[in-house]
Amino acid sequence: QQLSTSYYHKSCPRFEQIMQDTTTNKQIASPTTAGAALRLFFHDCLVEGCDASVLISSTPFNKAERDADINLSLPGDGFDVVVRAKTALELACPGVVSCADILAVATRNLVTMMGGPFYNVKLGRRDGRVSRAPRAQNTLPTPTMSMNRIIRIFKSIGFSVQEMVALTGAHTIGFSHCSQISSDIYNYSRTSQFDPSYNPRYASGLRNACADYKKNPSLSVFNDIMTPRDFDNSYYKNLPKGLGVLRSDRALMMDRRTRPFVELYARDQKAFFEAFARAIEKLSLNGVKTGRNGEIRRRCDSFN
Ligand code: HEM
Ligand SMILES: [Ca+2]
Ligand SMILES: [Ca+2]
Repeated sequence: QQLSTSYYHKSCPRFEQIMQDTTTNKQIASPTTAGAALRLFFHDCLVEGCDASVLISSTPFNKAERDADINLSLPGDGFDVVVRAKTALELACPGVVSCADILAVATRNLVTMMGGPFYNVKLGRRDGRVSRAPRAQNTLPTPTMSMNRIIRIFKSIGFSVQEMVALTGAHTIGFSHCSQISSDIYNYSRTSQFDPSYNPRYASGLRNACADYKKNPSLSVFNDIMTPRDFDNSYYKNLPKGLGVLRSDRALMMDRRTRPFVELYARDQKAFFEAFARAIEKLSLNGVKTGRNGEIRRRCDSFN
């Protein structure tokens, strides 16, 4: 069985419409949904493939991916938009649409809604039957990893350096928690309060914004200080100015393997959109399960 864009045409003719309505309504009610869903999708596809393994809740017998430390910051809005779509789809066509397809299409709709490129999402993914916290913890990239390690993670699922740089343009929207950058902005070294790869004024702005983060762990800052809600190429324009929020963002500008692509996407938004669309379309096919390798979950947060 192969994936196709018309997979639900007969079995669930209202699929596209229900997805469009659900994502639009959710994004209008909660504007942080787009970033939340996009990161959730990335974290799903990197671990066990795009199979909704990240949506599973833990049980007394299994600590699931979503309870891995690295996933605790995934905002509820990303999960919620999937649950809403699943509820509507189960009424319209019970037992037909997978949670993995719902997350893939919700992400695409939201990227497009924020002004990003449209791309095709092939359908027919089945939901996975494995979700283990240690696998998420050991697989996903973190901002303090060396560029070598980050490149290796993407290479292991078939992505080039250029594709990795394009995908990370996702940081043109959304937030990072202060805890992700505290070691870069407070008491960075004996000689510098903050990481010198920051623009100094930006660093002091971040220090102010995060001042209370120990008492208030939910404090966050924009990933793209210039256009935090628009899916555009301003993320790449920020990097040469020292306006990258995460250490891994600023590292894209420091490393000679990644810098040329940062510069390309900074000057050419069309090139970024084309590369992002191709890369996320490819990501959306990573490790997909078909036939008896998966199931159509009744609820997205538990195995059948
Ligand atoms: C290159 C390696 C990457 C690293 C080290 C990384 C790390 C992070 C971290 C630490 C955050 C902040 C999370 C928080 O504090 O809540 C974040 C946010 C985000 N990441 Fe990445 N990321 C990477 C690549 C990607 C890719 C490839 C995508 C999607 C295609 C992506 C999508 C996002 C989005 C949308 C947010 C904002 C989430 C929100 O607003 O809730 N990231 N990333
Ligand atoms: Ca997965
Ligand atoms: Ca932006």
